[in-house]
Amino acid sequence: MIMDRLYEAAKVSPVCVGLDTKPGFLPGCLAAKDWSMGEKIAEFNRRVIDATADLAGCYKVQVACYEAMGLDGMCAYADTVKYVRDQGKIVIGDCKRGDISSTAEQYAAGHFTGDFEVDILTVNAYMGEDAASPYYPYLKERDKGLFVLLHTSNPSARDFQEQPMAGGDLLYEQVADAIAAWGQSTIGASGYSAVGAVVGLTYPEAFEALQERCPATFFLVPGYGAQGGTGRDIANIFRRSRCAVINSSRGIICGHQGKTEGEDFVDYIRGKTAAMKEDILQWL
Ligand SMILES: O=c1ccn([C@@H]2O[C@H](COP(=O)(O)O)[C@@H](O)[C@H]2O)c(=O)[nH]1
Repeated sequence: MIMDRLYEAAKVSPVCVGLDTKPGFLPGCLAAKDWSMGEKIAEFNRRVIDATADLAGCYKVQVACYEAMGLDGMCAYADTVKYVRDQGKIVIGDCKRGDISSTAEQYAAGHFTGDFEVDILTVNAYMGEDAASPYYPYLKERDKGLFVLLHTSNPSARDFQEQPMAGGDLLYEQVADAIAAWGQSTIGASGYSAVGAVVGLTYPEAFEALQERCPATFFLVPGYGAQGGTGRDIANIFRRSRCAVINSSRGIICGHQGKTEGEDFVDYIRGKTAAMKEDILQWL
């Protein structure tokens, strides 16, 4: 089961390297190539993956960065997610798709089969369960997983997600209970279900409470590094259970900026990945 694999990978390294690769992040040695921008970005990503595979628990690829470049960018996205899987590593497609079920069926087919196939997809289910249920058949039939948006890392997360509901719970707490219920029939040997949740490291108290409330939910946790999250913020949580992978994108893949434009750019990116792993594990 995919969350069992991710749990085992995360015990070795909870670091999720975020491949939010934008043209401005390329070092001079790649930017100068006589290739399309998508080809340069795909090559950057392959080199980052090669340089970090032994330090990373998984990779997350942010589709927006590739969609913004049109067809060339989506070729780079397809190349990148395939390359991660070919290395035997787990890839999360960060697409945050959510729509009525007939449309969500198409998103599910588009991201769990074919050119853009990933292992786990981020999904926005604030429309309700029928925005998530079209993905369910793939969880068992193709060993796929979901990370459903729960308490996001952005400052405005409180605007709606923390609204009180009748009965006293906040909205995201009710969503947490729903996510736990949706995953109930897919709990694997690790004790975690194939339906995970996204919780920002920028709200560590909410995360601690959610860990207790949803013991069978595995978490994707953005917000480390560029958004201010640190290893210390995850320490209490990881002392209780290794229930998450922690994503950093700009904090890792921009590691070479201001240091080098040369082929050694990957050394800086590897260094950032190693430092993040150490920063998280030092508290355990
Ligand atoms: O609540 C959320 C959900 C997703 N993200 C995504 O994670 C990365 C964070 O990038 P950094 O450069 O490490 O800040 C990015 O792809 C976001 O879209 C999130 O930040 N918060």
